[in-house]
Amino acid sequence: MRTALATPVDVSDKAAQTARLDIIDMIPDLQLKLIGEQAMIRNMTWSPLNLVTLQVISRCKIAQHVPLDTPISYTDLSAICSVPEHPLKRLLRHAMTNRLFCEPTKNHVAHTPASRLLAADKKLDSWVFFLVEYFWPATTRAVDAMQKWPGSSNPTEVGVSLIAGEQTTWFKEIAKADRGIASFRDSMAVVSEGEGWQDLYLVENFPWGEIGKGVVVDIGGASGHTSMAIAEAYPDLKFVVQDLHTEGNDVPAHLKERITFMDHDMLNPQPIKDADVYFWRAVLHNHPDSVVLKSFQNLIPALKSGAKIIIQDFGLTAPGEGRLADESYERQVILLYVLSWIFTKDRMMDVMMMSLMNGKEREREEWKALFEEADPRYKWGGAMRPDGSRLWIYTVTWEP
Ligand SMILES: C[S@@+](CC[C@H](N)C(=O)[O-])C[C@H]1O[C@@H](n2cnc3c(N)ncnc32)[C@H](O)[C@@H]1O
Repeated sequence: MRTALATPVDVSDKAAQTARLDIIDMIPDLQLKLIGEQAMIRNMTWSPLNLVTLQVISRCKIAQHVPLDTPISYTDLSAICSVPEHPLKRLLRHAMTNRLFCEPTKNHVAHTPASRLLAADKKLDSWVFFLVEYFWPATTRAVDAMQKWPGSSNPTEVGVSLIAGEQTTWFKEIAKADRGIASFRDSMAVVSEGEGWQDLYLVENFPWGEIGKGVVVDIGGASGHTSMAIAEAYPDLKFVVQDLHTEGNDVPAHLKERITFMDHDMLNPQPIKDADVYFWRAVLHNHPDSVVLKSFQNLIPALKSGAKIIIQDFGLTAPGEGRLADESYERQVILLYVLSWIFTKDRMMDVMMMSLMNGKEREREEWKALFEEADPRYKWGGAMRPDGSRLWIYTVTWEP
């Protein structure tokens, strides 16, 4: 078994990749079979303890303080990280059960590949920071918020506001984070580097070449990584990357002429008129229907006939339609972690969106219905999910 695990899987081999995904899908069933229902539920309730250890590792920069190639004693590490030795030892020994750090000789800590990644990858470090310091506390108040504001789709009626003690939004709170908005952008980039999220799915699955010398507007584009990927492949296109806060963004020198940034709230009218394409990538699932509708309507005065609107986002897998592992991933991003883990996995994203901002993952038909409701001149062009992609690509044409 360990030999098999040590053998890399060639993900370009379709049969090997299918087998890999099927095994991932079956692991929860295997676990359940071996430990039983009661232990499975207890394990779920203990899962926040993983975040306790990740939080101390993140906050005290423990991964960065363990030397990359040699072990360090708990005594020395305690002095460098300012964590008392005894709790440090207990916390790290728990982290080791998750394969973060190891103890090659008694009372000495060394890196594993996973902890070394935390030390070396600044973006992953930012991701862990936002998840343990902002996301996790907000989710602990998510059900309280649902009970206080039943059925709300107001982005301020969420656990984030209960924690802040005032009506606020997730995006306002993270903009104030002590590591700054650039760090949030870094953490978002980690998602885009993840399996099934890569920019290439959008680069390769829209006829960008047919636009010629056109303009593309990337709404909620964060660091602009998607525009940069398309720009590399299509040298005739120019891009405007819009987001709530774009200060501090940078692009490689050879793309500077073609990619510009602009602060823009999509709840205001779109200032870039007559672009060829406007796209939202993994933005609208953060928002309730009322905000999505307003964003579609705010685009209309800027649209020229034939303009394309692209949404790259989830399309919820119906229960039983696909692998439970994929569905679980989508569904966790709304609210009921526990049930979502049991029944589904697309559902992860759905629960996350619900918890943080009353956003939601949508079924394919719901995206179409939102365009129809926004304005009948939006003509639905269909939905496709590239092989291997977690996100669907929805295309609409403006036909006044
Ligand atoms: C999940 S991130 C996705 C970022 C990027 N498109 C990507 O694929 O990595 C959502 C982005 O939407 C931005 N955003 C949220 N509300 C917005 C609004 N009202 N107007 C413009 N951008 C917004 C956020 O600041 C954030 O950068």
